[in-house]
Amino acid sequence: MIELIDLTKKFKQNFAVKNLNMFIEKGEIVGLLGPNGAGKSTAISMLSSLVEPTSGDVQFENKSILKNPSSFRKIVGMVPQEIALYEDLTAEENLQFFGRIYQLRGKKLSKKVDEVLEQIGLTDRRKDIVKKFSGGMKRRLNIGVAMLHDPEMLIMDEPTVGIDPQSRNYILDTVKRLNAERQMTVLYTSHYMEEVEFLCDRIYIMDKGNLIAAGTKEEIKQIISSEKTVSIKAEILKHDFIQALEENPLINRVTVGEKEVTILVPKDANVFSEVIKLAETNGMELTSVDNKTPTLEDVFLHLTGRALRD
Ligand SMILES: Nc1ncnc2c1ncn2[C@@H]1O[C@H](COP(=O)(O)OP(=O)(O)OP(=O)(O)O)[C@@H](O)[C@H]1O
Repeated sequence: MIELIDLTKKFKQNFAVKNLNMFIEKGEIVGLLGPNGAGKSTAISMLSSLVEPTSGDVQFENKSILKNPSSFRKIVGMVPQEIALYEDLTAEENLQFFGRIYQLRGKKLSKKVDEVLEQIGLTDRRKDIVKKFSGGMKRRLNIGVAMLHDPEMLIMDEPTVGIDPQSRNYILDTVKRLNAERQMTVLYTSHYMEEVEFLCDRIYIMDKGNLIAAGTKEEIKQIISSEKTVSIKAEILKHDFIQALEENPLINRVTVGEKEVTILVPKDANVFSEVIKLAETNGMELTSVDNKTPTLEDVFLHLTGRALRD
């Protein structure tokens, strides 16, 4: 088991991470969710001994790894946010190059390269130079590099940022498959709550350096069990209608989208007739009014008053 104990990083006067406590059990997919600047990258950089903590500890099997990270490094594959590949080499050559850094040679190296190419779905593109790859293919190869030394655990720093939906799904499915077939432990950081919701057994939510929620999906959603989310849809949302919602004492929070307003209300409040009345008063035609199952986004909104992706 890996444990982060009161892990803290201060840059001058600012806490990038403050008293972070987390644990990751073998075989789990754990999500670290938070908006840009929450402290996710700093946290995982401390976990993988790339950044020295200001205070606190990281323990692997109950032993601190801060002073002697080598045993932990052997079992961990780090997938950085930035693509770290040689653009002028082919996919295969990149894997061969990084494999040699891990002391792989000869038949062992070519077998591993074949296996990794298969796992990331790039076997048929192995001879193509990386410069010609799409963003999603580069990200997949980046993941492949982290898997060359057969790690037991992958630490992935926002691995789907800026790629097409198809590649994104491929990466998510690959993570699920590695976990199911090889019991790979995964720490997955993201600011996309749908990804974390889809992938993870347990979730930690960070904001501004602080841990603001932790638990299973169900436990985290319990945080807002006293409230429910109602989605109101209309082709045209009138400003006066939104203002009336915001001023309504029954409604705790109003979030405005393009053709949808989401409101948080006490669980037992019956707001349907109220919403329809407000729409009529403001001359607005509604497409639908529905109760929604709360998402992690709703939890984040409830805890911070802000959307996860501003
Ligand atoms: N080397 C550094 N020097 C000074 N401040 C830093 C440094 N690295 C990070 N920070 C600050 O620490 C805070 C947390 O940054 P961090 O990159 O860990 O967040 P994040 O959640 O990973 O967000 P992102 O997705 O944007 O990388 C930010 O306010 C950032 O500006």
